[in-house]
Amino acid sequence: MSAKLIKGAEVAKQIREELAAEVKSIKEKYGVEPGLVTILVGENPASQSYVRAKQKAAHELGFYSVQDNQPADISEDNLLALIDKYNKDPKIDGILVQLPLPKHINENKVLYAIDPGKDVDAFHPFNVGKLMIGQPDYLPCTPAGIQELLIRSGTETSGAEVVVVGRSNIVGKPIAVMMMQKGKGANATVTVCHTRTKDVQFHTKRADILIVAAGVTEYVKGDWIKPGAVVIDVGVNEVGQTADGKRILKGDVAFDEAKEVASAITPVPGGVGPMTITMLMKNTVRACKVHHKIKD
Ligand SMILES: Nc1nc(=O)c2c([nH]1)NC[C@@H]1CN(c3ccc(C(=O)N[C@@H](CCC(=O)O)C(=O)O)cc3)C=[N+]21
Ligand SMILES: [Mg+2]
Repeated sequence: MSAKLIKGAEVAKQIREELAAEVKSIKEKYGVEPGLVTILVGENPASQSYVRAKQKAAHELGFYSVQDNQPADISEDNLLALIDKYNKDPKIDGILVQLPLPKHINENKVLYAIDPGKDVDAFHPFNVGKLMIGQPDYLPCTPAGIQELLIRSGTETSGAEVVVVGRSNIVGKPIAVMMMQKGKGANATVTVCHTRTKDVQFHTKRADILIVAAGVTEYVKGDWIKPGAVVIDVGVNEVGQTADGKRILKGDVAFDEAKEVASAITPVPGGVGPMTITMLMKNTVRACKVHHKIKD
């Protein structure tokens, strides 16, 4: 058996086409465009490459977009002042501060400083809290991308056993909350595994839907997966570079084994990653509509 590929890159392209049409019509009717600033501190090559991809997507959709690069030694106060500037800038609807930040900067302080209405990552405690009670204004991008892939691939989530491997604030915790809520692409029974889980395989083998955000290359093996399960691989591990300097990526799931057991699986690259960026664009369009009181 060989699993169906859930091609995030293709779904992402389709959603971006829908968004581009929406942006065009907002421009024509209201004379405004979604504005996104991505703030990058320092010169981490992986971060530079992600931010470049976000800027490219924003350009293609017709956004007003700003790339703000700051030196690695920027003071916390100056970074907070910069965020305040964008909080007050009426052309900016969404603010993204690329993580991780240098050690001398308190990440929480920075995330708390972003106006929750411009928090298109949905990392501010206000938005995290609203997600928890099932009243989100913005969904966090990677979990939103995962849920969209489950919906668009026709995966039944209602009553499904969902097992999440990983408990980060960016992926594991929010996707667990989203899958247990009432509503479309949700209503699941959720188990969360992490580094202290006694028997991870016991849990993964029970999963109808297995979501892996462990941060460990090829952590989940084929025989950890229930035959017919749907596997969502959130890992983006750089394992080397090609001769021309391109990153070689592997997921958190041993793909070649897993595809023989699962009924459907996301590839890495070309799975969850492109969806993450697309959901960021979707949140920014939504922010623009809220800021300009535009109804759907
Ligand atoms: N404030 C903030 N928000 C984020 O959303 C955020 C962040 N910080 N820091 C880092 C992580 C990571 N992340 C990814 C986005 C896209 C791909 C992606 O598009 N991956 C492509 C491959 C990209 C490549 O070739 O390098 C793929 O999987 O096909 C991956 C990872 C967003 N993050
Ligand atoms: Mg605007």
